[in-house]
Amino acid sequence: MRGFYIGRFQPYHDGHHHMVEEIADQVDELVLGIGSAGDSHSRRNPFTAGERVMMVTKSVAEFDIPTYVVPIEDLERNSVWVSHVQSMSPAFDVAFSNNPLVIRLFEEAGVEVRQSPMFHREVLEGTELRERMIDGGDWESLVPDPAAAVIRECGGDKRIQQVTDSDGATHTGR
Ligand SMILES: Nc1ncnc2c1ncn2[C@@H]1O[C@H](COP(=O)(O)OP(=O)(O)OP(=O)(O)O)[C@@H](O)[C@H]1O
Ligand SMILES: NC(=O)c1ccc[n+]([C@@H]2O[C@H](COP(=O)(O)O)[C@@H](O)[C@H]2O)c1
Repeated sequence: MRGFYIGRFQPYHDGHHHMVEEIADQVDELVLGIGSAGDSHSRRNPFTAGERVMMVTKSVAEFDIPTYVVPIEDLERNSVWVSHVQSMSPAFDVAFSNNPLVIRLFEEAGVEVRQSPMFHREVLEGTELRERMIDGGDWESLVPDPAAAVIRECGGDKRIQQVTDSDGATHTGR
């Protein structure tokens, strides 16, 4: 059985990693969708699809499961989004998500969806991590080591600080 799990992964953090670990127990192969693939260099979406591909690929290498990482751009039309995903991804039998819109769209398209409990959501949330990067706080302890290395390599914390200086007036950061 092949599973599919999509997120923006801005950045990929220990909550995502915990979810992947649980999914790996339920499927033989995994497709990880890099959502909003065209977005980068903003406060909400600082990292490029390629940077996120590296964060995810290097982090999941510790799990013993064949994994395909597929960037997927957003569409204007939610009603055809599942077809768009299916057109870009290896075929899958079950989707994993805790996002209500994603769950609804897959269920309407007849795809089985499995949810999992949120893992330490009080800190393991992309928004919280990005705020810590902007404020110079500790974000490194909340992401897998390989993801932290990718963020350091691309100067991610400096980038998000810099783009926040320029777009902070118009973006709330959520
Ligand atoms: N701590 C967590 N435990 C379990 N699942 C999580 C956790 N954080 C996010 N997820 C799930 O992972 C998927 C991808 O989430 P996403 O990339 O939007 O991360 P996020 O932490 O919610 O980020 P943001 O604050 O940027 O929206 C979603 O289904 C989301 O519900
Ligand atoms: N119409 C669309 O393009 C559409 C619909 C639902 C989800 N998505 C994407 O799927 C991803 C879902 O991941 P999150 O759970 O991280 O929000 C996001 O990148 C989101 O933009 C896109």
